[in-house]
Amino acid sequence: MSLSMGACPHAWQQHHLHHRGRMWAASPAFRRQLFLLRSLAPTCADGGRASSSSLRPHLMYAAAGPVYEADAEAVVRRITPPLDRARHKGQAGKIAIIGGCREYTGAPYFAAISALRVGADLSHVFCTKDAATVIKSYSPELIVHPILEESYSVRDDERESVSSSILAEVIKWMERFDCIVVGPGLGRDSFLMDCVGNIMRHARQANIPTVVDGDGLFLITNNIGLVEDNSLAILTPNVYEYKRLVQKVLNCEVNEENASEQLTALCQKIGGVTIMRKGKADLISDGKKVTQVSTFGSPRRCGGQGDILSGSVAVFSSWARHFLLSNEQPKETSVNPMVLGCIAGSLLLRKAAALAFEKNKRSTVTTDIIEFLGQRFVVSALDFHLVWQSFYLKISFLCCSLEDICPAGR
Ligand SMILES: NC(=O)C1=CN([C@@H]2O[C@H](COP(=O)(O)OP(=O)(O)OC[C@H]3O[C@@H](n4cnc5c(N)ncnc54)[C@H](O)[C@@H]3O)[C@@H](O)[C@H]2O)[C@@H](O)CC1
Ligand SMILES: Nc1ncnc2c1ncn2[C@@H]1O[C@H](COP(=O)(O)OP(=O)(O)OP(=O)(O)O)[C@@H](O)[C@H]1O
Ligand SMILES: [Mg+2]
Repeated sequence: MSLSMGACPHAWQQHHLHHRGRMWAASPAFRRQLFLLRSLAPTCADGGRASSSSLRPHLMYAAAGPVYEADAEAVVRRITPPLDRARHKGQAGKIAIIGGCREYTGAPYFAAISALRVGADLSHVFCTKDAATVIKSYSPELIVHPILEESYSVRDDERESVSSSILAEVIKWMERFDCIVVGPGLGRDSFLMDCVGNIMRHARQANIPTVVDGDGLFLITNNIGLVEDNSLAILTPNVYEYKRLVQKVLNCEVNEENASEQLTALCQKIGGVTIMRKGKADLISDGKKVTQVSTFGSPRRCGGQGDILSGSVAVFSSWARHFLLSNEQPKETSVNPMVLGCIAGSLLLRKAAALAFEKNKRSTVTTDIIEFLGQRFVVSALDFHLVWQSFYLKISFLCCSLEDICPAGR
């Protein structure tokens, strides 16, 4: 999926899309879709009253401030692009994971393969040399770049040149990506952190949306300038990562009684970023709205589920961005594609985890959940209806066939 018009080699196609987009933007159907999307994420300023909608059935004040349950299934349906035969490779998304070191090879793999399983066309991993062969051996689907270095493999006098060549190598690829995910399995080596900081600065200059997770959050917590005022940044902290972020940025402890206000304050203090605070319910905010996804997933808390989430959020936020950009939403709209991406990713992971748990119970591991990522729509009410219909037709057909072969009475 090419988000920047200028970067696309098929100008005629872009023109056509642009034209179609304008017609679509003017259509009542699009306006209705936009209204529905907007109504999924009410602003805190008006407490959501101005845009109340039947799509937001659960309003809660439990966390001192309005938190709305997102209609996440509706978000997934609207932002997911159709499987169009006219599309070519790359248009459904090109994602890169910056992570993977000696200790952690699972996390970048989980994030990268999840991006593919959700529906992206290409998934890259930029990792250390030690991790690359291992990650490649997990899956031939991934494009693995063994370019990062840790302190132990770089002499002091080489640091500067190695750092520049790492950046140059990533820059060669950067413009192609619709979103990068920084942090799954990255480790906390100081030289590596410096290099990844440079990569993040470049991604920002190039307007590439960036999901920051795992050790990427450790990096930005100590260098908040890396994401400050970046509306294309999404932070996905778990309970400990959130605690560290609150302590560093707000200079206080996590306050559960005031959860939504504290999350809003954190987003505002960092400036324009979107934060998804993971937990029993995932709380999502961009400093203006607080939405939650609390669909029940699984009681298993095996490591790696956050990695599935970061890869999925990268794809969904790219799709949401593309949906809103190509449909030329009016300037005054308050829909934030980064928030929509978080809502969709959270629902997907939770539904897949629920299905995996149903099958594997306590032995459920992250790989089991990934297997179910493609089956998410089966569980939605609409598709359940379709599945039931086709099941009913198949049963009827089978009964007829059996009767032909074995007529009653023989
Ligand atoms: N298979 C893999 O390769 C995996 C690698 N992972 C990577 O591992 C790296 C570290 O992430 P983690 O989430 O494990 O981070 P941490 O190493 O900070 O946390 C590990 C665990 O230690 C405990 N802990 C951490 N801080 C604590 C505190 N302040 N008080 C009490 N207990 C505390 C918690 O149980 C936590 O889940 C990241 O790069 C991450 O992406 C994880 O994603 C899990 C899967
Ligand atoms: N107590 C809980 N109940 C239900 N779901 C939860 C709970 N805690 C976390 N989750 C869900 O699990 C997913 C991963 O969150 P988690 O806190 O495990 O991330 P993480 O620690 O970063 O994972 P990883 O091991 O991949 O680093 C999120 O979608 C989150 O909503
Ligand atoms: Mg994590």
